Amino acid sequence: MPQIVIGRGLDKIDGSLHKATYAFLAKLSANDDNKSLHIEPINNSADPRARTGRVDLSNRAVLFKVQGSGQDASYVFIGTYPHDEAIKIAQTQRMAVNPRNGIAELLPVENAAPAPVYSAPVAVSENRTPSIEQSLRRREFTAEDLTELGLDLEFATGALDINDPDALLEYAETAPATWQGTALVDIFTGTSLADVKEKYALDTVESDDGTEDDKLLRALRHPAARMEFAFIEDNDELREAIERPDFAAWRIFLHPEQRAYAFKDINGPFRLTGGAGTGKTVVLLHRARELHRKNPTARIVLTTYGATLAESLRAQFRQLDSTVTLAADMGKPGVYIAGVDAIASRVLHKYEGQLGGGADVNGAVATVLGPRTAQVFKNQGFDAWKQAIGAYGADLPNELKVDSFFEAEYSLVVLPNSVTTREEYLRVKRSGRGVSLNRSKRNAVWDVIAGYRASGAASGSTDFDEKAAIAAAVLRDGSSALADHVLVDESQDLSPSRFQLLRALASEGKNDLFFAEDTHQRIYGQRVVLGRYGINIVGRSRRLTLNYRTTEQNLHYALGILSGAEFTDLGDLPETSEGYRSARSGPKPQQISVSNLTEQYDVVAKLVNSWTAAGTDAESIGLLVPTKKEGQALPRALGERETSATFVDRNSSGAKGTPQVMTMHRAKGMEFAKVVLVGVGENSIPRSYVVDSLPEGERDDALQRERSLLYVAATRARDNLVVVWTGKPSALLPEIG
Ligand SMILES: Nc1ncnc2c1ncn2[C@@H]1O[C@H](COP(=O)(O)OP(=O)(O)OP(=O)(O)O)[C@@H](O)[C@H]1O
Repeated sequence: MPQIVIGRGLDKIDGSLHKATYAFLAKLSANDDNKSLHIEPINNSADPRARTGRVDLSNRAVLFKVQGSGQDASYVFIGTYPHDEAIKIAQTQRMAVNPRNGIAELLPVENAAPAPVYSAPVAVSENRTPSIEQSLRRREFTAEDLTELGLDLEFATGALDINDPDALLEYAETAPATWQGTALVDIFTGTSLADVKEKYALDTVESDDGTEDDKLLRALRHPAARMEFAFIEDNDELREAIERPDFAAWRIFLHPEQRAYAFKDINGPFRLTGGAGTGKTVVLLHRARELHRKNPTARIVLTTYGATLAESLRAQFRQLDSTVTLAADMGKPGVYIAGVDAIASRVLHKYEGQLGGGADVNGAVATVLGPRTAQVFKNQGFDAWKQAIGAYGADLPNELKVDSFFEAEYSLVVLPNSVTTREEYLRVKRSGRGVSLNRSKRNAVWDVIAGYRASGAASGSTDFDEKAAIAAAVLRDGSSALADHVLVDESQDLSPSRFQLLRALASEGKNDLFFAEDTHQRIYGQRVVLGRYGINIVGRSRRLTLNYRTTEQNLHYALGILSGAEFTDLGDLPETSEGYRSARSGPKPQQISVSNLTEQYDVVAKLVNSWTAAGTDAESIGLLVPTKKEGQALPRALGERETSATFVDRNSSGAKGTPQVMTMHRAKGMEFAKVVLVGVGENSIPRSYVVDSLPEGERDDALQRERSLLYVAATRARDNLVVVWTGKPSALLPEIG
């Protein structure tokens, strides 16, 4: 059967032609001899492969027919146009194989002029100082540097003197091929030529075998070509691609780096980092599908922090491929999607009879918590630490009488080291803890921990971290793992016990653990170093840097929030935001200072109304606030201004057709066309009541989480970002230049 390859002109097809275009291509993929398609070659076309076909009475599809040896033809579809325009386009475009790197490109005919004479490949100089304030020529790049990679000579030459980043982005959009545009942005924003070569697989040596069409077919499969040419597998995929072009992009056009991490085999645990919006989740989704395709009997777990994010992963996975049946349970073949805490609960229920506890001093419960009842399913109350401090904390110094100090100590030191006695606690290494404790303080801290555990045992309950630790222990005790591949999103927010659970879930080996994380987005829990908990990722860690979500302007602003702070990743190495870039340009973020709440609500109502009046879908507007209280107040205040909005939280998913109000925490992993950060004044964020209540040694980390929270919130916007505050602005906000 003929193969359909979709090019990138999809979003230019008039919506009224979607159905007819789909019908045409579906027919073509069934049988290209079908006379009703009226496939015709074009007189005077620059490329003899050019064809048009009849979509309806007045519109034609533009195609390139590529006839590989010994197989059915492939058709590269590049759009549907009114009859005359279609003919003109078919006459003036050609498919070509880039002579430098073997990437398939669709070029305008002007470029059919003799190919530029390339200099012999030269060694790439690494010691240029990238300063994105300067043009490439000022940074001593030459056209040859760029053509040596395979960029078109004219395009490369035109780029050399641009020094304004916005102008460069605009220019990059005129690139003869998608990969050339993004590679130019990479170089302009400081990526070395050698790294660009690697990212786009530009060093691939092409074999010269076969006909010109055979070579073109291979070139269409080059990872960089697949940023704009997608091989369509079935009619469902075809329909989605044609009828929902924007929505389909992440599913069919992957960046070569995304493709590499989604598809390659990896020996052992791997960590993919990358700024907000660089497509980490997209990679995980593709990787899960690919692992399933390679081996339908494989047991694949796709997980993340929290139930809401897991629900969204499930929905996105269905969008990617509705034909994959999700596994009904862990341990069964297929893709199982759930939050980490749900996984812990599931493991505990599955192995209920083997948890030990009671008289069994060797069981998982006793290993983690010491001798106690095996009842573990109920959840500890939210104020359990407060109560334990009140009841057993008489000897504690005041600065340690804080529940979040205990949560951290318990999560980072006590549980992952299976500390069950005072003696063990007095000896245990407290690596990475901000507060140092002498012997008498350790004794006082242990009094509280023992009291906390006693109250859990009395009520038959555990907290979520304890559940994860017990689940990890029971899996380690058992003989077989429950999964072959475990893929984890938002890893930066997981605690050591949860990492231990995930380690124990997967059998060690090829493609066992894959963590996606962004240290800059850690808003829960503590800094974790994976190596301390049995997960060795040394040498298996890579970073994505191209932001697909937002504009360069919003990204620049969001990165300003991070500037000046130092971050450390899960491998205990400094995390940088260097090289993060977007290939899209848009309006500058707006900062609005008002003097009181009434004015703040007026401003937000006005913004929302102006956007919806201009045609923005109300649901794609996100109004993000620092606290739940402010989130509940905002829809009421907007209602008084005849503007509807709904507050979304764990208990309510929000009404359809209105802007979504939510806390910045809740907004993690989400995105909106337009975002207003509401109430970002100096007294609102950082939330001083959170930071100041902590012992001195833990405040820096808490402040870091507040900074990250603001970064998470600011990176939710696709197009417009507005920040509003009353009084003075938050000290974490950057200046707008
Ligand atoms: N190859 C692609 N083509 C088009 N769109 C893409 C591509 N990859 C990612 N996107 C889009 O970019 C946005 C961000 O992707 P994704 O959510 O995977 O990023 P992320 O790195 O997980 O972000 P965050 O850390 O903020 O949650 C989404 O709208 C996604 O559809």
